[in-house]
Amino acid sequence: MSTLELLPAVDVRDGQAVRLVHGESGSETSYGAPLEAALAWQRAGAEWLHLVDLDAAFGTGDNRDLIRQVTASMADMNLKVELSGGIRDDASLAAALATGCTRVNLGTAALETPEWVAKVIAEYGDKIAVGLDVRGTTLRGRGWTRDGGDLYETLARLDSEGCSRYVVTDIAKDGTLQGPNLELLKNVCAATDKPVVASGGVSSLDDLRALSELVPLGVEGAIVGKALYAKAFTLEEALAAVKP
Ligand SMILES: O=C(O)c1ccccc1N[C@@H]1O[C@H](COP(=O)(O)O)[C@@H](O)[C@H]1O
Repeated sequence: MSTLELLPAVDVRDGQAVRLVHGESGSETSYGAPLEAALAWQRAGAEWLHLVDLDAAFGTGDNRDLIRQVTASMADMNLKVELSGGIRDDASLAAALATGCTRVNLGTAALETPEWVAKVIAEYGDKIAVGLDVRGTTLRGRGWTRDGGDLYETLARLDSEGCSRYVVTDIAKDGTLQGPNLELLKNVCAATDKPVVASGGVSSLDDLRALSELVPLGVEGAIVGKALYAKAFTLEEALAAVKP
């Protein structure tokens, strides 16, 4: 069986690594310099980093220079970066890809500019993942503040356009340490043949073991945020827990 990939998260707001609760602006807990956080995950054995420019996602500015610096440092150490937040047009996509990230994760654009997303999927293939950020089965965009349509209709559309991968976040779970939404992940895996990266709610090594059991269904990886920052377990322990 394949090993569940683990993607420690570094979400950047106002120059700091932060964690939010339910993705709500203003709920930040700060964890210091993003580069230090990324280096800590790299030293602990991470192969991936999920790096988010939250200001760009919320439309409150951006952390582009810092994000570029973190991505370049990680790429130098052969650590793969999935880059998210505010990638919504040709210019922001070109800037994101130029950082040396392994792939980008599009959120709002998949809901608001589907023609552009179909075009870049066709052009860039598996450099593009789509983030399906949901409350129930309703997608949310613009910093998770606006409804953006039905999860399964959008998934079918993106599948038909050749989208290579989905990052599925249950907003109700994100930042809460309440455990991942395994039912949602199973339902999404049943609706697509493409790999799924799970996001939201991981709180324990048992949660990671439960996600590992979904690997045969199509769950390829899991983003881990709050649990690592809150020291519920170490990344070394997490990597050991998901080994088949
Ligand atoms: O990760 C978060 O906590 C988060 C909270 C609120 C909004 C977005 C968040 N993260 C990620 O941002 C991108 C979406 O950005 P955009 O809509 O493309 O600008 C997506 O990966 C979200 O999961």
